[in-house]
Amino acid sequence: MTLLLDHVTFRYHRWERPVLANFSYEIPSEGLTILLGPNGAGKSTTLSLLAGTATPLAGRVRFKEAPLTSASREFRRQVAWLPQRVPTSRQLTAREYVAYVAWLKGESRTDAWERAGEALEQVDLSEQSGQKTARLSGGQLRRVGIACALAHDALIILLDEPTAGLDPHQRTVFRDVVRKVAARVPVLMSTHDVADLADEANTVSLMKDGRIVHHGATQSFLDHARPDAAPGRQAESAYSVLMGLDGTS
Ligand SMILES: Nc1ncnc2c1ncn2[C@@H]1O[C@H](COP(=O)(O)OP(=O)(O)OP(=O)(O)O)[C@@H](O)[C@H]1O
Repeated sequence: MTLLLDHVTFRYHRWERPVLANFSYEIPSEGLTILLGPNGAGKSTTLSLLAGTATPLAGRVRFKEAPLTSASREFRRQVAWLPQRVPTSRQLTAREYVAYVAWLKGESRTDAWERAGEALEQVDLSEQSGQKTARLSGGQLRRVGIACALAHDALIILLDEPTAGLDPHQRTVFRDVVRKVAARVPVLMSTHDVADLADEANTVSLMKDGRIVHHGATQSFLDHARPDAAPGRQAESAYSVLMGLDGTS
């Protein structure tokens, strides 16, 4: 499975300088990839382009070797994109909502209902499946978003800063779910919180000013930590070193 940006240039307004210029990025085909970087680095823009909700000025988005335009029907079914606010319908229960999305993506009504139940179980929301989405917490809603992706068999899941605004407990629960899901479906998750890396990401991509400044296995990222970094602070240290924030580079 390949989803990539191929020499893409993108700007929001004609008169402004591009956020991304001649930018290439390929999502690793397995496991959890964390796209890390400070505010304004271009993470959300990258995800929007990969999700097909923004169109490049130059270059191509490629899905399974084909340019996105010719693959778009298949693309919508196979690539799941979760913006920060999951756009649920407040009057539907969690299961009704997940089933509805699965039906929109092409499942039959019966299959959609079945699969919604299974997907909610996989994100640890079985108990809440009959609750109206209006009554769910922010963290639960984001898990409902992941359940939608699972219910229609997405082949890639894109998560835009899904842990922003969650309390520490919800973050932990959410990360556990993402780790479990990423064992089966590749997940790209953007964040500006180094703590989201924890020890579960397979790959780390570090972004700054519209460029990838580091991309590789999590251990190769952590190897950049200063030797005197306190135990448990290696990720923060590696981030500072690679971003040139620790005064040593
Ligand atoms: N809708 C928009 N219109 C104009 N400029 C935008 C828009 N969205 C983002 N930008 C600009 O594009 C640049 C990259 O923003 P982007 O949201 O992709 O970064 P980010 O790394 O996701 O940041 P954050 O962590 O704050 O979400 C920033 O300079 C931002 O101000």
